[in-house]
Amino acid sequence: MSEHYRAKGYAVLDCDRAAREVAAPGSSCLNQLVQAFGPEIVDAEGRLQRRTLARKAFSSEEGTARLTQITHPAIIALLVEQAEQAFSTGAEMVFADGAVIVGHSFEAYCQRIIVVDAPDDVCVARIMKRDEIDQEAAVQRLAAQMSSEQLRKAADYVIENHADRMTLLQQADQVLQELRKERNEHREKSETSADCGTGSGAVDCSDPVCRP
Ligand SMILES: CC(C)(COP(=O)(O)OP(=O)(O)OC[C@H]1O[C@@H](n2cnc3c(N)ncnc32)[C@H](O)[C@@H]1O)[C@@H](O)C(=O)NCCC(=O)NCCS
Ligand SMILES: Nc1ncnc2c1ncn2[C@@H]1O[C@H](COP(=O)(O)OP(=O)(O)OP(=O)(O)O)[C@@H](O)[C@H]1O
Repeated sequence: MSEHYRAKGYAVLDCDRAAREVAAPGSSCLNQLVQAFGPEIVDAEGRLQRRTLARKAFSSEEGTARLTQITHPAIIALLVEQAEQAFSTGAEMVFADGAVIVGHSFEAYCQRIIVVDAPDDVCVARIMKRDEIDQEAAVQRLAAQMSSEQLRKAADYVIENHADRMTLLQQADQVLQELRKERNEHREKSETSADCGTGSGAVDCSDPVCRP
């Protein structure tokens, strides 16, 4: 879906990539991770060993919270910078693709949440194929994510991705159309209303499309 939006010319930020960038060798973020989780999370060249960190951080709630506390401020700063760059070069909307947004600080920066969902058995089969892992590992991976129910509660748009790619992309196009409609309606309203003089995310605007 991200690729589909990119191919249409939209800016789509990759949260996973941002997470990798902020934990580059020598970064302050990686230094803090080493302090919190130990020197074994980096190799001899100072590169993050993702699996080792995952094993340590995700083994307890405190560890997971510490991981988020260290990485998310830096990830958010980078994503905001990338979003500003996209807006300054004419983007009307900026998308961010990530698995850890709902329930975390970055959610407040998002004006709309799109959740792409599929039944657990379908997700497990796809994860097994994508990551070349067995069923048990795929089930575990899925269990580490926020539940479908919680995600759907937070969503402004839900895309049902149980079928083929064509069905997914048709729904993705439908959401784009609705977002554009919301955006245009907001722009028209902002031209006639004292509520929001900018139509571009003013903090005091009462319209949810401008939610800061
Ligand atoms: C710990 C890291 C290095 C493990 O990397 P690895 O490639 O092994 O796994 P991956 O990134 O695919 O994560 C696996 C699953 O763990 C869960 N997860 C990842 N980060 C977090 C987090 N901060 N809080 C809760 N769950 C998380 C997600 O459900 C994710 O799908 C990596 O997850 C990480 O840097 N996490 C912290 C930054 C973050 O929140 N990244 C997600 C941005 S979308
Ligand atoms: N409609 C579909 N038909 C067939 N395969 C699909 C469909 N949707 C997704 N997939 C496949 O399922 C796998 C998981 O999709 P993807 O990596 O986009 O999910 P994700 O939500 O970004 O994963 P994560 O939360 O782990 O980052 C990929 O291999 C993808 O190609």
